[in-house]
Amino acid sequence: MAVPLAEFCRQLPKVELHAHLNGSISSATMQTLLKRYKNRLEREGNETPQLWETTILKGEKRALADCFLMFKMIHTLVNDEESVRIVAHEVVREFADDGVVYLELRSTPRANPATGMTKHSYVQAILCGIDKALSECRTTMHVRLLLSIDRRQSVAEAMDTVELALAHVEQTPHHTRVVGIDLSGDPTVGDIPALLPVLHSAKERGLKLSLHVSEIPQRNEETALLLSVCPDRLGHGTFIHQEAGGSPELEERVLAMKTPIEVCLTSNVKGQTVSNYENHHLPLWHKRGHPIVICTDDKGVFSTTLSEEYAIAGETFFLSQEQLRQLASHAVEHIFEHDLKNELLKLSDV
Ligand SMILES: CNc1ncnc2c1ncn2[C@@H]1O[C@H](COP(=O)(O)O)[C@@H](O)[C@H]1O
Ligand SMILES: [Zn+2]
Repeated sequence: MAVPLAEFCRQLPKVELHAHLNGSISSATMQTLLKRYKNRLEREGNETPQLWETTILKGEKRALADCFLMFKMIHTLVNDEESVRIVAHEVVREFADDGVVYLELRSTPRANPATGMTKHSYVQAILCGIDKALSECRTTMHVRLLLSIDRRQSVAEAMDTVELALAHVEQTPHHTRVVGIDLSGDPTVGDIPALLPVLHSAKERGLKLSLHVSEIPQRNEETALLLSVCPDRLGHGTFIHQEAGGSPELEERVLAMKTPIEVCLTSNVKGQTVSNYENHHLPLWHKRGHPIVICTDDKGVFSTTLSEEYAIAGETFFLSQEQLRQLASHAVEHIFEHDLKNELLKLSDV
């Protein structure tokens, strides 16, 4: 007898390639942080966030702009090394529990002079949380990290992030966890032409690039500029395909480049850039044989799991369990840690 879809998706060995650390905090961890930091937040004159201010519950939606207010709120709570460590530990543990065998987390290095946290110690705290989670993990799991550039940052800040990533690679040449750079943040702001040289430089110096593109409509020109950097993967790409409001030129260019698209179904529906699951751009690309990778984006903010995202894709687009298994297996081709591909392909072939 066939295994029920939800259970099949949970058991499937999965690869998660698009997960923002502070967007991935579960309600349970959020409760822990709220309890732990309530006193400190009040002392610092910050209001204590309520759970509903950091999570969009099942069945609810918000405007994309509201999601960015939620991140701001979450950042007031995760603002010292200890909280960063807790969050990284819990997030990795939860992905492992969900059957994720390879996880690429991404996060924007943040300093907070009030707590003594520097961008460097922020990254170290993440790495420490990851190590702790992996040492407790009962199954084999691999975790890598991308450092995120927020679109609203200056060229100097963005360059600092690239240097931070490269310094890490230099210090740990044989077991580096930092493998690339992500460009993310509120898609309505930021000076992309100014940031292009920074992205070029990251790529030239050996870092992989995943760039959020066309998350909102009418960004064709900006997306064309970002494609000129030859990114290794694209985040969302919601409005690239001509049938989704992009343009034939852009669509053909992405198809020709074969750049994988990280698709985040629930994120797009809850953030209301896509009206419902049925209207999502996933099948437009899938049908043309273009590589897509199912991801969560922010499993905490959007109350989802990677298994649920696979199940939603299966139900919405009538994909068989075999097709879902193939999607999970093909995702391995697009990980940024080349040396693990064979090992992971064996896992997903069972
Ligand atoms: C919903 N769609 C999205 N579009 C663009 N950027 C997003 C995002 N979701 C998350 N982020 C980016 O990730 C940060 C939170 O994690 P970290 O503090 O970096 O770990 C947000 O502040 C934003 O810059
Ligand atoms: Zn994202």
